[in-house]
Amino acid sequence: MSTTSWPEARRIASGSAIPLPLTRVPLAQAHGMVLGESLSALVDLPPFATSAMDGWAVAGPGPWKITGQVLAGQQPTRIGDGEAVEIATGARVPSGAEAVLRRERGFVDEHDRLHVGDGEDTPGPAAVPPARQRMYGSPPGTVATRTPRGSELGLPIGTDIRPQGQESRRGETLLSAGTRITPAVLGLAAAAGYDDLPVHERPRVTLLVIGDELAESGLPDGSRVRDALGPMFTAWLDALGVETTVARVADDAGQLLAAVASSPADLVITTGGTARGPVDHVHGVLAELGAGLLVDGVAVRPGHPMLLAQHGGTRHHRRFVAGLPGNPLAAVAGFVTLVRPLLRRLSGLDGPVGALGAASHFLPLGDAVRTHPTDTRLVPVSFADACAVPLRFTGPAMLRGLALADGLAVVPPGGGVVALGAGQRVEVLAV
Ligand SMILES: Nc1nc2c(c(=O)[nH]1)N[C@H]1C(S)=C(S)[C@@H](COP(=O)(O)OP(=O)(O)OC[C@H]3O[C@@H](n4cnc5c(N)ncnc54)[C@H](O)[C@@H]3O)O[C@H]1N2
Ligand code: MOO
Repeated sequence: MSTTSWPEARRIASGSAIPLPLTRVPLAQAHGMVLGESLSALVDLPPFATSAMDGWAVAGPGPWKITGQVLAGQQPTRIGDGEAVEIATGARVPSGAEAVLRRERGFVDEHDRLHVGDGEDTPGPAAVPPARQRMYGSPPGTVATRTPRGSELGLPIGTDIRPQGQESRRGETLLSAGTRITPAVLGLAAAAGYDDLPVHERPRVTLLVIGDELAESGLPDGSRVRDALGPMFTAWLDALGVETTVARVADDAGQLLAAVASSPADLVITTGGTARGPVDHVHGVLAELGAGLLVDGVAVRPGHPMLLAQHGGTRHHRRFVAGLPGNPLAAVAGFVTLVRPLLRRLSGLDGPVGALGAASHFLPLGDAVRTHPTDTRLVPVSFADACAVPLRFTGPAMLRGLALADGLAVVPPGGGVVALGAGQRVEVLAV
């Protein structure tokens, strides 16, 4: 199989996956998953008119007689013209009330009567600045500009009341299918009345870290190096909302074969062993499993030995193996090129095609970058002054530059051109 261009490899990874089936999970388990159906409000938001401020709910023109108190969570009773109740932020506004006078804009006289003002200066009509009246908008169907009646000195109707349905009407679509469930989405879903959510199943990944030379803890010694990829990809996969199992595998074909064959995961990721060295077993094991190679080598630097294969599974539930090269930055190149686009599609994310891997930015380069004649380069960059500035320490075996990076700049093959100049716009992949 011949080497695949980098853009094509990214497309193949995304295009080969089918979104996982739908299920329902409680809110507490949904973080990082992806909505399988659009989310509509189960109630009006807010579900009833609430006070936006601590103060008094008032009816009719003032001064007002204070008849009681309503706190958040309580059911108020109706008030009539000339009456007021003390009210807390978020409490249900009693029927009959037309506005809320916030505490700092009113005072109660010695006869328990409520007035606009601070009790010292004569209050003016500017007590409620007109700008406030426009801040929240009105719910559909209400008349925003009734003649102000609820005032003794300019307290317009609706002041500091959050009308029922101001944010959303019941049944209104809040979020579309394919949206990632962030903490904010969980909060909105709870506010809108949900206990569980329709989601795509969470992709399951087995991460197989291959290499006899790898130590899991302690200082690297004369012949062993620390496993950098296990900790890095475990965290990264977690951030992608994936359920990950990690296993260490020796440079042994039998062990690798058993580990891949026994994995129940949607995607097995291997690190190392992709080249043609004496103990590089990934290709041999995939051949023995009868796996179909979708990508076998990509025209990208670093990371060109990366591969993607399909094995087992069914027509509706495909299973994949992504082989990432052992050199750490090359493994990251494989992750952003093959693994992330594949997982996004499996998860049910409905991103634009330009964001196959994750949200990408397009930025001008802050400095010239050398091109490769035939291969795409992925270059760690930091963002400064709205430019992507290439970093140092970005050899295939290094992570020092990447650890400072805001993204990976995609530098297309140069052909006859040896460098991309400062100011040229490039795609930058999130890292
Ligand atoms: N004759 C050739 N040799 C190599 C070629 C080539 O085209 N011809 N390609 C080179 C490139 S490019 C890469 S990348 C590597 C890919 O090698 P493998 O995927 O087989 O990886 P290993 O040989 O197992 O390891 C390479 C390197 O990476 C270190 N490594 C591996 N796993 C980890 C880990 N979890 N944490 C930290 N470091 C890791 C490993 O110790 C090696 O130093 O092949 C080149 N060779
Ligand atoms: O994939 Mo290798 O050098 O390109 O690290």
